[in-house]
Amino acid sequence: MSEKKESYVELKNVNKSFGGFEASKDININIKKGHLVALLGPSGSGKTTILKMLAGLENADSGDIYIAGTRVNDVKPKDRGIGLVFQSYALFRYKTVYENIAFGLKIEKRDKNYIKKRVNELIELVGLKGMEKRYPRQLSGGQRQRVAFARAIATQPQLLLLDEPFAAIDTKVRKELRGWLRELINEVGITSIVVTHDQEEALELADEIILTNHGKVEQTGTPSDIYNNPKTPFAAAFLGDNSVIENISEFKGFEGIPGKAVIRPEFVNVYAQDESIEHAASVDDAVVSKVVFKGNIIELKLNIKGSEITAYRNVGQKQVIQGENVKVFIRKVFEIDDTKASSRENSIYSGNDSIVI
Ligand SMILES: Nc1ncnc2c1ncn2[C@@H]1O[C@H](COP(=O)(O)OP(=O)(O)OP(=O)(O)O)[C@@H](O)[C@H]1O
Repeated sequence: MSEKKESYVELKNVNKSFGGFEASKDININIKKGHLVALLGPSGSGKTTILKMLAGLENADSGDIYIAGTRVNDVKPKDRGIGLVFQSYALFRYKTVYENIAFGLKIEKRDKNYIKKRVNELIELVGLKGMEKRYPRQLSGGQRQRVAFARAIATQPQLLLLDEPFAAIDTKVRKELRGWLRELINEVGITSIVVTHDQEEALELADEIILTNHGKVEQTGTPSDIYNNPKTPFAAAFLGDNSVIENISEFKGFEGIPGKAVIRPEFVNVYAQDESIEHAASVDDAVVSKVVFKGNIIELKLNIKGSEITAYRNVGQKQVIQGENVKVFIRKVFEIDDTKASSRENSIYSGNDSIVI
């Protein structure tokens, strides 16, 4: 089937329950060869269960799992050609960096020269030259994850599964490692699936995001697709730094829209009283209830028509203070009902640009 050829990893109508609890509900996933895919979702949404079924550490109750065109439901974990990286390093404590990376190759009974060549190649690849003889306790968290990565790909698996690989690492190093991993996966060209609950990580790292919620796949797409065109209320509210507004029809430019809407800070312009306003016909009055300095941005909480929304001002802009009256222009919202989300532009702004003063 041509469909199978296109997708390198495929889950078809996969279900999994633990006791009476449905951890995976009718999961359908297609992943292309060489892609880096993020399974993103809140805690308990079923990401790890999907990963474990792919690895063969859990069995699906029903449905089919294919890797590289082969149905693997009944294939043993060790025969699935999978490399695994977990958050907690899971390195062998009493083995050196060299021995950790060589482990899988020894199990495969590769000859000594090959092992030496391959391990040295990998040590070079992950930037740990000179650290071959160190033990895990003599490495930083980031270095340990580099070893874990090298060990996982040593036997040239066809699929790499990473479960929250950076969760135990502090923010700054985590960002560096993310860029490093992205480049390395490009270089090695291995199809990879990373589980994360961190949207920034998924947006930055992945070719494609699979968003999970309550055991289901909520939406799949490229990071920009998922972020800019959320199709469900959950997707609209999960991504970005959102505020949910109950009474959007009371806002200028959104009159007549029934129900709720999601507003992101980047959709909101905030004007101090003495600043010139670009879209004067579309502004609402608001009061600043909180000002948070975030270094590169100032985050504001605004009270507006009985709701609280989050907005940003640039550090270079005139400071606004708590209690100050401001004007707010909302460029766009995600209109949501019980089943779907859709993007809605401010009607005054989009309908008549000549209103701009
Ligand atoms: N072996 C198990 N026995 C019983 N329940 C389980 C088992 N494994 C997972 N679950 C349940 O299935 C649900 C999904 O778990 P899963 O680990 O897949 O979620 P997750 O999205 O990866 O969450 P997290 O981000 O917290 O790791 C959870 O409610 C969890 O408690």
